[in-house]
Amino acid sequence: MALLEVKNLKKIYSTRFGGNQVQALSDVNFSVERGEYVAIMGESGSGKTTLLNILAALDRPTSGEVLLNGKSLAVIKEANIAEFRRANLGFVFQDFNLLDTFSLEDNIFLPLVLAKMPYREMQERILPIADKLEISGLLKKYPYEVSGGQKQRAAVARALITNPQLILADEPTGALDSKASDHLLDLFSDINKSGQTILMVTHSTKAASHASRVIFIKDGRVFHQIYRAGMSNEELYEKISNALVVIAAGGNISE
Ligand SMILES: Nc1ncnc2c1ncn2[C@@H]1O[C@H](COP(=O)(O)OP(=O)(O)OP(=O)(O)O)[C@@H](O)[C@H]1O
Repeated sequence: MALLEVKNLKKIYSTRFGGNQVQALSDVNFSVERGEYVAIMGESGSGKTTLLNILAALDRPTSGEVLLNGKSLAVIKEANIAEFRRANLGFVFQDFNLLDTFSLEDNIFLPLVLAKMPYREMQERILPIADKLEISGLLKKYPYEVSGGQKQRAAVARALITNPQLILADEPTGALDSKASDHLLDLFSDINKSGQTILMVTHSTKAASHASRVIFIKDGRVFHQIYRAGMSNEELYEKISNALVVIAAGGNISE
């Protein structure tokens, strides 16, 4: 069974008084196996954020369903959704979403505090993660005292500390300079190699070239997919660039 199954997903936004309707997702189908690293690409307005919000159980589809480990998100009661998210998903956002008045350590502990984990266990969990993400010496600092790259690595630590089934990343390198982006992408690759499943929405060809599969969304549908299949990052980069040119020109891609 795939870790994530997205079936016939459709999302129509309607204005409050039933005026204009926008069909953001028309019929999206794909699945993600455990251990995969999937990048989702698409032009502005193609439905990526809508899709991510539905996968994160932040929004509900108009029709179709999302299954995580075979369990439909639709059956989760509203009152249990925050707990479901905390127990199963890790989030990494473009703008880090760290709390300014909390140290990096307290930011990273936050999901565990909400899950009422004993302090000693939280301490045991943070050590190897902070070490891997090279922020061990920064844990007592506040977000305003560290760089963007360090903030994002703290955000990744916060996502990993709950041992999530799936990491959902929304343009994680969008606010980073190229050196910090490269560092973060290398870390994502390492984390994925150690077994973590990652689904990342990105505009960046460089970021997507680190994934094991790239899914292209166009007009609310899966338009094309590229599997790494042994390609180097450079070869995958080239293939993604070519696909983006064809998609922007409105053409079809045939293998
Ligand atoms: N809350 C909303 N109400 C009405 N229409 C919406 C809403 N959110 C998104 N849309 C519309 O749905 C379509 C898909 O938007 P979405 O934000 O998912 O695209 P995107 O691929 O994430 O774009 P970007 O790359 O610019 O973030 C767009 O036409 C957008 O205008």
